[in-house]
Amino acid sequence: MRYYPLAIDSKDKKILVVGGGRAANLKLKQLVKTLASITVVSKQFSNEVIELKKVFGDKIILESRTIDINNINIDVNYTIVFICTENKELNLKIFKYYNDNKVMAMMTNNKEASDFITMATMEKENITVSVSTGGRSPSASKILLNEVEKTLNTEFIEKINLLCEIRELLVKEKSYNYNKENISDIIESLILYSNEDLLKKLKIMREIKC
Ligand SMILES: C[C@@]1(CC(=O)O)c2cc3[nH]c(cc4nc(cc5[nH]c(cc(n2)[C@H]1CCC(=O)O)[C@@](C)(CC(=O)O)[C@@H]5CCC(=O)O)C(CC(=O)O)=C4CCC(=O)O)c(CCC(=O)O)c3CC(=O)O
Ligand SMILES: NC(=O)C1=CN([C@@H]2O[C@H](COP(=O)(O)OP(=O)(O)OC[C@H]3O[C@@H](n4cnc5c(N)ncnc54)[C@H](O)[C@@H]3O)[C@@H](O)[C@H]2O)C=CC1
Repeated sequence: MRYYPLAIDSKDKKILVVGGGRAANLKLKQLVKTLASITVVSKQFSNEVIELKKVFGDKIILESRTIDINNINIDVNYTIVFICTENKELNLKIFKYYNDNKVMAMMTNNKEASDFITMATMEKENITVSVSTGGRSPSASKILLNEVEKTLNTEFIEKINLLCEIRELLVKEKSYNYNKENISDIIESLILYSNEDLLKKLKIMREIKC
């Protein structure tokens, strides 16, 4: 597995996108769903990016400027950076600049030299599903994600969320002798229960605090 999936906590994070065209818009459409504040530095911004700024207001800062390939000079205070200009040479210069400053970055036109790639992702009621083809076909990832999404009906999502709540109670309760094998056995044994029964169980657990 060349690409190791992680879930970055976006709370209180600053993320930079360089470039304001099609690739930048694709990344921004996912980034606006996070808790991070996002800065976009670009010579020009597409209508889609301007529209996102209108909808998301202060969450997105648009910084209009042309980056000089010989003097990158952008703030380094970001957790991750998406480099999305069409200029491969400029992208590499910006990438090296951030790597020299110990910031992880990716270039939308150079997966081979990037620190990470992104995955096709959906979130439905706190459940996140991400799919990757290891960089081989983003469109195939989208198709596979759509197929997975079809299996995630409301009832199943509700069941998963109920199991999350039950686990939270089990872990929190001090009198319960926490043991990870126990917890997974309990959760696995509950998967066949109806949502109605799980809800009843949860109510009883809350009443007697497990
Ligand atoms: C390697 C990777 C690096 C990265 O960007 O992270 C990458 C690279 C490239 N994408 C290109 C094109 C397109 N990318 C999309 C869409 C998405 N691209 C995403 C991820 C990734 N794209 C990573 C691998 C993912 C994996 O492993 O499967 C998604 C899944 C996630 C996201 O962006 O958030 C997002 C789905 C959005 C959604 O769900 O809606 C579409 C479709 C569209 O526009 O709708 C097209 C046009 C159709 C096509 O080419 O398939 C090109 C050629 C550009 C050119 O020259 O034209 C490159 C460059 C190259 O291949 O080297
Ligand atoms: N990874 C992905 O999902 C995708 C990757 N791509 C790739 O990403 C690259 C960019 O593609 P597009 O977004 O379609 O191009 P684009 O031409 O729509 O956007 C490029 C952006 O970079 C900005 N820019 C260029 N030079 C600049 C500089 N010196 N300083 C500041 N801003 C500058 C432009 O103003 C423009 O906003 C291409 O190489 C393309 O193949 C494209 C679409 C999806």
